[in-house]
Amino acid sequence: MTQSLTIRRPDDWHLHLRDGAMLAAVLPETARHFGRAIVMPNLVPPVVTGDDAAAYRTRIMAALPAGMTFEPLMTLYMTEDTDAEDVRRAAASGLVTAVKLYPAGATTNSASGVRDFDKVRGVLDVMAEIGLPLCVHGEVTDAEIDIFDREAVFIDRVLDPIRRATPGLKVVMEHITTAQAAQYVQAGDDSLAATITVQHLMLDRNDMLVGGMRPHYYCLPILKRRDHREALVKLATSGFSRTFLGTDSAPHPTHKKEAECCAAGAFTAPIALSCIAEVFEAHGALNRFEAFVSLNGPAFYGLPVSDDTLTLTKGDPLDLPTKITAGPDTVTVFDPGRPLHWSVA
Ligand SMILES: NC(=O)N[C@@H](CC(=O)O)C(=O)O
Ligand SMILES: [Zn+2]
Ligand SMILES: [Zn+2]
Repeated sequence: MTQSLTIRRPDDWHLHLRDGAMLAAVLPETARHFGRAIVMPNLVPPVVTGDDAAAYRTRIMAALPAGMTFEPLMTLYMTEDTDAEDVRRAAASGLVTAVKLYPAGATTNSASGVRDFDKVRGVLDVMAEIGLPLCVHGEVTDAEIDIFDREAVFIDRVLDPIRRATPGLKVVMEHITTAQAAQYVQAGDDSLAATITVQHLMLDRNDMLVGGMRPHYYCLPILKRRDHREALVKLATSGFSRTFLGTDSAPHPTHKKEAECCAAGAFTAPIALSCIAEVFEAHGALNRFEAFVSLNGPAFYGLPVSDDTLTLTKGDPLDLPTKITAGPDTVTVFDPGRPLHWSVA
């Protein structure tokens, strides 16, 4: 008997679409399944101003194949020079849904990010006033802090002080990877939420490092120990309402992943929902799958739930896509290393 699951159409609350030929290649992979996505602004150069976001939005809509529906939720990349009034205007017009904070140097294309958090005080105050969420890449960049500790240290040294200094500021802890982050979001009030990726729910650092290094599993924040993954799975499948799917699908050309210095990011968009359904089923939580992928995100962002539905069916192990073509390059699709049984009908 085929099992099937019909849910409201999901959204992706953390997505990299890039630009140009890469945008054209990866956008349909998301739009096929997801109704909306929070689109990350870490292009080169970054999407900093309202005008930048409007132009990027136009390029995204132009790249959307005819017959597909998709709504990009635009974000601004916060720099130390971000103009609070520009943010206010871009939010008031409905153009932007969030502002993204990258500590300078923390991840792919973050060189223009923030070094001195005092310099963005005024912008944070305006965001708290108008209810515009701050999406945070939560890792410190200090060379003396071990890469496996950077998220936990960020919560204590940066995130918690920012939240205390800016009451009411809505914050999304993006792509959380640790038990400390899971604990912190649960202890928070209604102004705090967290996204979780596919790879951090399915893999730990052993999957990346034992028996040889697997560059397609290298992303930031880096995969942690198994007990951290278990804490994330527990949080996601528990029905806790302030956590939701943000795939962080982050395409890089295959040659930049399979390289001496591998780029950070995993391209999960084509199989993200199959992966999440597998995780939820394994933990007896298929009845909470819809909340995680379709309901909790809109509730936090104050947006309507989708009117459309999507059906997944369970069957024999899927033939997984391996690569897609993007201009002169290929992008390698994330392989979770275990069979997947749920496919989007
Ligand atoms: N997650 C990643 O490893 N990479 C992302 C950036 C990010 O989300 O930190 C990218 O843009 O490639
Ligand atoms: Zn990030
Ligand atoms: Zn990301």
